[in-house]
Amino acid sequence: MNDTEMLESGNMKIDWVLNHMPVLNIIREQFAKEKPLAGHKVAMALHVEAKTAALVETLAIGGAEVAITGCNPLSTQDDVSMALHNKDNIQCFAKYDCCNEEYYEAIDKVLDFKPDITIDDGADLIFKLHTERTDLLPEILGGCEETTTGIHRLKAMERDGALKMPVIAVNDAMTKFLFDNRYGTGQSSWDGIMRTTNLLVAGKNVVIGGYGWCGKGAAMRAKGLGANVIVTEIDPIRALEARMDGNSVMPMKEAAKIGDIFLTTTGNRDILKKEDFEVINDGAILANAGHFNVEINLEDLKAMAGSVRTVRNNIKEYKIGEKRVYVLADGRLVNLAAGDGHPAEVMDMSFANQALCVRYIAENKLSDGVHAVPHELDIGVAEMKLMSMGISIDKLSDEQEAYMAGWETGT
Ligand SMILES: NC(=O)c1ccc[n+]([C@@H]2O[C@H](COP(=O)([O-])OP(=O)(O)OC[C@H]3O[C@@H](n4cnc5c(N)ncnc54)[C@H](O)[C@@H]3O)[C@@H](O)[C@H]2O)c1
Ligand SMILES: N[C@@H](CCSC[C@H]1O[C@@H](n2cnc3c(=O)[nH]cnc32)[C@H](O)[C@@H]1O)C(=O)O
Repeated sequence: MNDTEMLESGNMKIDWVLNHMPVLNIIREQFAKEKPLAGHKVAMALHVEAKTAALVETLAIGGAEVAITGCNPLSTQDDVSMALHNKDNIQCFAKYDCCNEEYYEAIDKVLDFKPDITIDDGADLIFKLHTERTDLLPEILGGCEETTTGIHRLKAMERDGALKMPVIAVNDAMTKFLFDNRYGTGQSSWDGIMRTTNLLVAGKNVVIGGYGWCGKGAAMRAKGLGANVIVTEIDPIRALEARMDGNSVMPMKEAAKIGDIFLTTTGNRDILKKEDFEVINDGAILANAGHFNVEINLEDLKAMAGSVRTVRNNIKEYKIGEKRVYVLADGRLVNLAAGDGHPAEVMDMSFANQALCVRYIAENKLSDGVHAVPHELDIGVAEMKLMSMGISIDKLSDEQEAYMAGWETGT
């Protein structure tokens, strides 16, 4: 595509998702009227695709200047990146399939614009601010973190006294993780796997590593596709939950012997490693929907493989003897590197939280450390979502309020 076609394609994708993000549209109208972000500069590292573009536009409509880059070398959609870069008060430095050096150069460019608010997905911006760019910290009012592992890392920084700015844990909003991590990943990871492989899921042994919110969603949707689902875990409670939800549960070294499709969703590393590859079946498909490309140990796989070759877009074949093992999207997030990410209706709530938390940071002085999303903001997102779906619910009567608050009434 030439530049004109790229611009057109990017803007078409943004228009499409905006038609399916009613809560963000309500916020856009509020932001257009009130301009709550006037005078603020927001630096972002998120997956640059259409739903993220809708969030970026919302912040700019609110009066902010915005600079954005990607948060994963393989999740940027270049047409959307170009469309964003051509909008007023927005700069976009994201590029698909960028090398590590280009990735971190773009992070630096976003920080060169001297932000006072940041939005991260995996905390790459915040880590750079606390390592090579500490000179920028005095101007920072606060930041937002989109995902579970990003928050784990920020809480570790806070524990070690290393976090020198306020950060709002957007992932931990109920209207984020209960829907994005569970239903979003549940649908988008299988979207990525199916469009990449064009293979059947029904009747296959699907092994899900991790039964957290992402794993629950991925297992639920695998079952819906007719798979026989096996879960691996390290947490006895989550393992019990997986079993009671009707899944088989076993250690990975057992599951590796029977799995056809493997999907890791842990945020940890080495979920699939050498001893698993030794017993894995010929033709096994490996994909990751957790975090960085360390959940599948590609170093082990490369060391064991006699040959590695691309056999289809986003599919690499590792040949171990006569056995072929297929890795999707180089072990990066399969729903974003080999798909379009979560459905728009789900990112509507995640990014409504982001936009409202950026406003909250602009309007409130927060102490350094990790902060929860204000409860009333979280509930407000849920109420707007229900309204947009034409769903109304009951309210407690005075008597019920009193009963729930009291202790005197016995059996
Ligand atoms: N692909 C996406 O779009 C997407 C969306 C949301 C979150 N995430 C990422 O996915 C990861 C999981 O997110 P979550 O919200 O489900 O987190 P979570 O903490 O709810 O779940 C993670 C689960 O993995 C389990 N686990 C950890 N190490 C394990 C191991 N070695 N073997 C088996 N299980 C193990 C934990 O016990 C836990 O139950 C995080 O890295 C998060 O950032 C990805
Ligand atoms: N940057 C890291 C961590 C990303 S975790 C995945 C996060 O991406 C978010 N996400 C999932 N789908 C989309 C999407 O379509 N657009 C933007 N973000 C998304 C989701 O909220 C989740 O918390 C990495 O790439 O490995």
